[in-house]
Amino acid sequence: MTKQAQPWPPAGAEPAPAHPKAPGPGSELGVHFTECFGCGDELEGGLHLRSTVADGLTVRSRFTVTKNHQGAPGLAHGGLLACAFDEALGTTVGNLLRRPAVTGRLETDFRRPVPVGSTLHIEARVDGVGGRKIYASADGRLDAEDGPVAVRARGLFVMVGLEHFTSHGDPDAIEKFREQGRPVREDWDINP
Ligand SMILES: CCCCCCCC(=O)SCCNC(=O)CCNC(=O)[C@H](O)C(C)(C)COP(=O)(O)OP(=O)(O)OC[C@H]1O[C@@H](n2cnc3c(N)ncnc32)[C@H](O)[C@@H]1OP(=O)(O)O
Repeated sequence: MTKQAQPWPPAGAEPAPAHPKAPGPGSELGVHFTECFGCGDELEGGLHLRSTVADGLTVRSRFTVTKNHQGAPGLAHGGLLACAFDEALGTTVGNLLRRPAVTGRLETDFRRPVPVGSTLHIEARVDGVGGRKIYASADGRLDAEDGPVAVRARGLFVMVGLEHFTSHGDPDAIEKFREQGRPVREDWDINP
C-alpha cells in the first residue's frame, strides 16, 4: 500500500511567532512539575529531560537512556521515547507560545534503535497554529546535536483553559505544586 504524505502543518494553519514574553535564546527551561515523568527531578526512574531555547523558535532537549527505560535488553522502549517527545514538544509549545495546551495526537517514527547509555538530542519547533490547534514537530538525534536521526515525531496540541488541570487533576498534587513555590507561574500562562 502506498503511504500518502499528509501536508504538515495542515492547510489553514498559520505561522506561530514566539510570545513576546517567551524565554529567549539560551534560556534553560525549568522543571514544570517536580513529579512530571518527563522532566521532574523527584522521580528516580523518570526521563529527567532538560531543555534549552535555541534560536527563539526552537527548543533543544536531551535525555540519557538508562536501564529504567528499556524495552528490549539494552535498548530504549519505544513508548518511553514517545514520552520524551511528548515532553519535548509540550515544553516547546508551552514555553514559546505561553498558552496552556495538552497533547491531542502524537505520531512517532522510530528510525534507529536507541541504546541504554546513549543521549538523545531532540530539536523541536512549533510549525503552526489553527484555532485552538497547535502543530509541532521534532527530530531526535543520537549522542550529538548533529548525530544520526533515531526518532522523529509530530504532535497536535490543543489549547485548554486552566480548568482542564484543576477539574481533572488531583487536588492534593495541585496543592503540592502550588506550595513548592517553584516553578509556580502566578499568571499560569503555561501548563502547571
Ligand atoms: C510545559 C508543559 C509540558 C507538558 C508536556 C506533556 C503534555 C501532555 O502529555 S498532556 C497529557 C496527554 N493529553 C491529554 O490528557 C489530553 C486528553 N484529551 C482531552 O482532554 C481532550 O480530548 C482535548 C482537550 C485534547 C480536546 O477536547 P476539547 O477541548 O473538547 O476540544 P475538541 O473540540 O474535541 O478538539 C479541539 C480541536 O482539536 C481537534 N482534535 C482534538 N483531538 C484530536 C486528535 N486526536 N486528532 C486530530 N484532531 C484532534 C478537534 O478535531 C478540534 O478541531 P476543530 O477545532 O477544527 O473542530
